[in-house]
Amino acid sequence: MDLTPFAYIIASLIAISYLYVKWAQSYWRRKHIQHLEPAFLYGNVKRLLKREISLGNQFQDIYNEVKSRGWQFSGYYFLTAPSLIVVDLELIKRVMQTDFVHFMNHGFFVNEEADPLSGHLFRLEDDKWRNVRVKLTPAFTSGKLKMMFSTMTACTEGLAGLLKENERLNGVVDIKDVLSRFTTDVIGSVGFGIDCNSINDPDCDFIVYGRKVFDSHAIGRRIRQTVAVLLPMSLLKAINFKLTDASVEAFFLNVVRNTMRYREDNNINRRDFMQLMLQLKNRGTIGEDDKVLEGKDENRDGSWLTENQIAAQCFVFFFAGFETSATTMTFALYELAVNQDIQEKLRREITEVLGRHGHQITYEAIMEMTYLDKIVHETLRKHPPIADIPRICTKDYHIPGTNAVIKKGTRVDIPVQGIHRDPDYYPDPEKFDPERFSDENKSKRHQYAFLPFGEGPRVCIGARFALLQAKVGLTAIISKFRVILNKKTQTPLEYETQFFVTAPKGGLWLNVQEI
Ligand code: HEM
Repeated sequence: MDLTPFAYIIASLIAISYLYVKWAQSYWRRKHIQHLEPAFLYGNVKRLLKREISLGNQFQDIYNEVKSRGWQFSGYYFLTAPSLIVVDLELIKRVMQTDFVHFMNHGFFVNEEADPLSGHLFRLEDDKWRNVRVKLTPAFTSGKLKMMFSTMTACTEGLAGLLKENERLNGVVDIKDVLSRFTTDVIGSVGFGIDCNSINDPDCDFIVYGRKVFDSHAIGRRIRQTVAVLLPMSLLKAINFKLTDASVEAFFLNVVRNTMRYREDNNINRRDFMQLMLQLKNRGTIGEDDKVLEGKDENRDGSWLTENQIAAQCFVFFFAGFETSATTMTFALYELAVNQDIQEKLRREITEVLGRHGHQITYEAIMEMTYLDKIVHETLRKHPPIADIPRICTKDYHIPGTNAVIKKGTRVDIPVQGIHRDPDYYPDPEKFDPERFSDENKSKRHQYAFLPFGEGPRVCIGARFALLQAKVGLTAIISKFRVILNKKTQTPLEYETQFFVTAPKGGLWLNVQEI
């Protein structure tokens, strides 16, 4: 058989692909915009794509490179996609706050019809996002958090019980695993009104489906995610593409529908998120703090959220909340284990404050713990769970003071970890020093030098909830246990290379001793 025609076709395809990549990766040069030279095909994220370093470390490297050239921003390539990284804090402020209308969206796949759980706040865009954001914001006031506080603290009993049992058995614990179960219980009870009991049952449904959402090893999930990144949104919509795993979708839709139905049929009112979501479904608006248990119809703007839309919001509270918060507490305990003096100082504060509050973890007691507050903030500085925040340029943008115009559709990155580890803002950045967050030191820094929750209209809606949850969990542990680093923990600490949320490589192993 003569193979020559096939050889020609294959050689032509290779040549066309090569030329396409070269052409795509010359975008910034053609636009005369400063940029980093890309590696063929991989662009500037080769080590990330080859899974050699974490997302945060990859963008920290790019940040350092751009800053060392004295640039405020730079073009770079994510594979062949021209993207922009911003390093100047004033320009970051413009992107996130002042000129937000040009950078409103996160740029992730969303298709409410074909994939109902994708229609949540983090993925929604433009007016749809604005409408849902306005409706959900009242669910996160400090009054509402206070209302849910006792449900949250109830979950610490299981946490302390598990650590006690663990000490009796061998004293070594993978703290990330334990804390993921704790945050699952919190979000299960506060969000869905369901007692997951994952602290005692690590194979409960919420843990199983929670793992599925984050499992970066699952081949199906990896293929779906790659397709969602590579294909244009219009094409994905045309083919009714679904990002969410079918079993995850069925589980969350059923949990939300059944819980709502049960509460409505039995006239049950509880002080939790689900109650607020029911108000959105039935009244189109969330009541004032003192009226959350009322069910009367008082639609203000003529729009209600559907059951599917509510399920999607419950889903994002679950997956945006449980991993990021567990990670924060995990890294805080790591730092406390390697800095025993800081741990002792914190324990003294907790003992003293709880002593004034009848030895109960109350909302007011947590608010009085100023050293704990500094520790949580310093943890979020050194180990930001979301190490890079992506935004999409939604309207052509002329960068002030330059000739550069950023075209609609361009990905724009805010390199949070790079900023948080920049010695210009945080001298000796590897050092864990809670005093960086004293009022005096905070006032000396640019507001945008600390971005664990993002900023501006799209700032993390659950930030207050997350801080409260982390403080409650740490108080419950440090008041009763001393934590010491176990030799099973890989040191120096490295980050997992496969996760979107920053996580310690190989787990974080601690010896936990009851005091
Ligand atoms: C330490 C824990 C957490 C961290 C570090 C974190 C971080 C972030 C970041 C960086 C963003 C993007 C902000 C931006 O684009 O400017 C975000 C958005 C979001 N977070 Fe969090 N988050 C945490 C906990 C939570 C919790 C507990 C919830 C829910 C109960 C939550 C729900 C959300 C939602 C719904 C969004 C999308 C907001 C929007 O697009 O309007 N997060 N979060």
